[in-house]
Amino acid sequence: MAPADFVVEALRGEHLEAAARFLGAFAGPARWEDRLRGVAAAVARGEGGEVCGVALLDPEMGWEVHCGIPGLGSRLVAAASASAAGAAFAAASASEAFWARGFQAFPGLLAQAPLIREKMDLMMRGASGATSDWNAVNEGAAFVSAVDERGEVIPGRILKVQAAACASSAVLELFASPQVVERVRQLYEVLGQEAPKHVDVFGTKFFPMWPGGVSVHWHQDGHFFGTASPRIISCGIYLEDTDEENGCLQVVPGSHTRSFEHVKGEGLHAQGEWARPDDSDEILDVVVPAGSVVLFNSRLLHSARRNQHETRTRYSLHLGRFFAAHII
Ligand SMILES: O=C(O)CCC(=O)C(=O)O
Ligand SMILES: [Fe+2]
Repeated sequence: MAPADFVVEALRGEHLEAAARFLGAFAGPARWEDRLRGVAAAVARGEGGEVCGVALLDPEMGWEVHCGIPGLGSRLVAAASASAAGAAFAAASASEAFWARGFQAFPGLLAQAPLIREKMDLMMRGASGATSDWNAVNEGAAFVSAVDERGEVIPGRILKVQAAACASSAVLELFASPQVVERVRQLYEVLGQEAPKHVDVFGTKFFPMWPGGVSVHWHQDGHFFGTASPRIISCGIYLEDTDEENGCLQVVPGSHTRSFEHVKGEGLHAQGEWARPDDSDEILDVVVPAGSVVLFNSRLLHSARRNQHETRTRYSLHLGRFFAAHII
């Protein structure tokens, strides 16, 4: 059968379940169940109406095309992406999912991550001293010392750089890059309010997370920002591949609708105040490749695993908050 014999059509939300059933034959149904809300899709049917190919654009995962017929894959991709309804559906439903579950990962969004990682090394080499004040603010960048299990300062070991944008211009450039800002704008837009021309950024941090090191324990960023606003977006940029071994981010989906008590930490987390998920809470590892951006509601309960790897680091940058001033 020549490719011309196939009918390619963009799919709307109500047809996605059928697409998922079809995909189940290729990729396993479980994988698709929780991804359906955010996808734009196109399907190809043969003369008898049978499905012979599917292309899905998942805003979080990128494209997935299943089609064994030469030439049809690109037609499927074109149909899904050209469909204004499909594209808008994908963007809007991903944004809705963000406000419902409290976070969204954009894997590998920033190709410049390796270069920024080098710049962070330069920044660390330029450090003129470290402070043990975990909250150091208002004096430009502050290099904060890491502590050991007894809560004592480890000489020469940096836990984090506060106000990292003051130590390296690369930091703000990255947070203000069109790829990041556009996604933040989309998230605000779906709330039904006019999105501002720009979003404001506040507070920047860098964590080198050396082998054996930590960054943060369980918390809601709002606790440290001194606000309970449910509309502030926090941002993490992972400059290296992150996984369970080298200290990936962990989140409790949906927890941004709840309040958690924060109490003074102990041991490796002696500095700062931290919370605890409930025993019944689902804890999700956010495993992402280098250059990934994770946007999350500043009320979402999150943490980072300890870096258990013997040699790998886990460099990451964090933005205290994005906020669209007139909708807060
Ligand atoms: O290190 C991480 O992955 C998370 C950092 C964080 O939550 C923060 O800086 O507030
Ligand atoms: Fe945080």
